[in-house]
Amino acid sequence: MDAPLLKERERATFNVTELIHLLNGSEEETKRRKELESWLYNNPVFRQDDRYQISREEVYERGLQKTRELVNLCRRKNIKFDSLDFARLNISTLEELPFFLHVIMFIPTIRGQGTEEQKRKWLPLAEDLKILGTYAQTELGHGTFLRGLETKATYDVSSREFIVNSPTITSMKWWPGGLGKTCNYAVIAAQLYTKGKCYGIHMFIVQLRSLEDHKPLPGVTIGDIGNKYGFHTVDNGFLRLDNVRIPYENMLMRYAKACDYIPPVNPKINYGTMTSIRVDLVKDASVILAAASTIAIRYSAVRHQTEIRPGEEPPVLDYITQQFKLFPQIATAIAFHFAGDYMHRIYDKVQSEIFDGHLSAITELHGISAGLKAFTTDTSIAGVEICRRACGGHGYSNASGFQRFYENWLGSATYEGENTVMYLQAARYLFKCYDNPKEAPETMSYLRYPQNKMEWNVKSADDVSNYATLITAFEQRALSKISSTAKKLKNLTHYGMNRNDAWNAASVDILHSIKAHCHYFIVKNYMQSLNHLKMSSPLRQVMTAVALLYANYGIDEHAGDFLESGFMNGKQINLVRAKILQLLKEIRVNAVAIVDSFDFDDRFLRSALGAYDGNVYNRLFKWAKLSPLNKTEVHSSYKYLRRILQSKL
Ligand SMILES: CCCCCCCC(=O)SCCNC(=O)CCNC(=O)[C@H](O)C(C)(C)COP(=O)(O)OP(=O)(O)OC[C@H]1O[C@@H](n2cnc3c(N)ncnc32)[C@H](O)[C@@H]1OP(=O)(O)O
Ligand SMILES: Cc1cc2nc3c(=O)[nH]c(=O)nc-3n(C[C@H](O)[C@H](O)[C@H](O)COP(=O)(O)OP(=O)(O)OC[C@H]3O[C@@H](n4cnc5c(N)ncnc54)[C@H](O)[C@@H]3O)c2cc1C
Repeated sequence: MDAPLLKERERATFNVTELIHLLNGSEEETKRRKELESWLYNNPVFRQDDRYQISREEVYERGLQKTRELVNLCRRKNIKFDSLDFARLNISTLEELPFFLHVIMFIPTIRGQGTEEQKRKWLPLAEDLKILGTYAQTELGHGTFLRGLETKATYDVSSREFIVNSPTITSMKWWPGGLGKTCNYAVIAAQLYTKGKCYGIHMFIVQLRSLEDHKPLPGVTIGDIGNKYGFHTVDNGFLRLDNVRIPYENMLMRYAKACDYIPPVNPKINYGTMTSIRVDLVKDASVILAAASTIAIRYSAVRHQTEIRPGEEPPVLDYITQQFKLFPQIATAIAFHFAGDYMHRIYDKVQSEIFDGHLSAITELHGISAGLKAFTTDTSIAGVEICRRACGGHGYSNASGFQRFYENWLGSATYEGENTVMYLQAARYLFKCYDNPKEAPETMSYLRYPQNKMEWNVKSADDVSNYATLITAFEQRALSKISSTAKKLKNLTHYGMNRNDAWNAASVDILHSIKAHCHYFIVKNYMQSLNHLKMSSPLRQVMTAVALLYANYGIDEHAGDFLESGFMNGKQINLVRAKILQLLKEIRVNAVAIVDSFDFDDRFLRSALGAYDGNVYNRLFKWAKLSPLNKTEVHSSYKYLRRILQSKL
């Protein structure tokens, strides 16, 4: 163990194990998570750290090997794909494996949108991996605008079949995970045509490859879309269907019937699978940012550089600027942890209502999940980059472990709903509630009370240590944005602009409004969660400091909004800044212990900078020696070098 980390841990003022159990939910949850991880990490297939020295094909092949090991583990331990244990294993691999779409979207779509009969037929095949499916919705020409998708499923009454067809190049399915080489089935989103009329997007189960030899079936053109920023283990694919016929029974009909068309009570129920992933992404944002913070904080405690006082080379974590970069990332990771818990609670509640046939809450769930998915993924993507940059040159090395998180996580701003679009969808719901405050759900209850111009009664740095005054500050900031934008929308329509054009004209203000609302929700939920949790007073003191940092840092980051709202003045902003510096100092002594409480296994982090023992330099050197270029003292390409060296200029 590197001495500096040992000293850091000895100085901690709280019990790390207590925080580990609190973040896991309980001691039993911690034990179960660690047991699952041990099964995974004791398997050499999951321990490869030559990730960046092999080709894309080898990476994909490794992905299938990991899939095989994961599936065998689940079978041995009787872990079901829809279980919490599988979700834990999913997070612990932190690799997007080629079959993940089968588990997170193909099976849930059948479960959520299939009739009882269809579920009886397809779920056992899918859960036993007799078939492997993906979720093929996005097309070359459309990913966001689902009503614009071009794939057609035309009902042929005479044969009681659907003819599924990609009429144009832009209608080719493009991006679905596992589509290129892995899956032999897909749920296909297609426009349903019956008796010459189009009834919009419905889901159809289509076989793509033979179950005997995995060859594409007649009428199916399929393949991998090529290299991407990340997701290298996943064969995101393309698919063109040339009038492929499927049985009538292959349209998922829990909510709609094709023959003599019966529409779903709410057509957006077909979008339900996407909502479930958006809900998961909020907690994933917390995990990714917590992992990146762990690497950056441990490294910053070990890395000594330059001098504060002559003759003393301190750990870079002693620089206030380093604390100002990193401690808010820890706070954000914990804030998103509680937001993720909230999202799962709401989601489970709405799912049980849906299964009882009540669909009314799906609009609210969409409004909240779309906003938080965008807010937490945007913020955590930026946060990972702040952590990476805070590690200097070694942060730029693949040995740091950052790239593995970053390259996949970058996609979260786009997949499952491009973030701007998701913000605007959430805003649509927010402004509807603003116009009809009585219908506003609990998360928007502050819209029910007209904005009364309040003055923030904050006179000293201590006053910005009060949860209630901080929550009010974020509430007033959001209200100020929302009400001024609502006024703008009203004026635009008053002077003759139609609602859609007015919405587009005001969309930048609308974006600011929904972001302010999300920020308010995160702060409020964070503080209320801490108030409801039992913990020792030493731990509460630490958690309070971190929560206060999250809120005060947010005010400082968006000071203009708080001033513009008229709720705060310049002097109070300076009090907030003084509070931040005080909190950085208070948190410094526990920084390493707090990230230890995220409890990441070294084999998860795969980081020479963030390993628990802090033995950075030996790990970096050991990793560098793995480089293929170092297989020989003189590289075979020396023949070119020799010519360069001998050539006359
Ligand atoms: C770990 C992860 C690995 C990576 C996996 C990645 C997998 C994928 O990316 S799968 C593909 C994801 N694709 C998307 O998310 C597509 C995003 N686009 C959409 O969802 C839709 O086109 C959307 C919502 C933007 C617009 O839908 P559209 O049908 O045009 O609706 P629109 O006309 O705007 O009306 C919106 C209404 O529908 C409602 N609505 C929209 N979506 C939903 C939903 N999911 N649930 C409930 N209601 C919804 C809105 O609340 C609104 O209701 P109201 O009319 O009462 O205000
Ligand atoms: C890693 C990865 C995995 C994926 N996996 C799958 C999968 O398994 N299955 C699947 O079906 N799809 C998948 N996708 C596709 C993904 O869901 C789409 O890329 C996503 O929905 C965005 O749609 P788009 O690509 O058409 O972007 P576009 O919507 O074309 O976005 C382009 C720009 O236009 C802007 N824009 C678009 N509409 C509006 C609007 N109404 N208002 C304001 N601005 C707008 C956007 O903000 C963005 O800046 C995956 C994508 C990635 C990156």
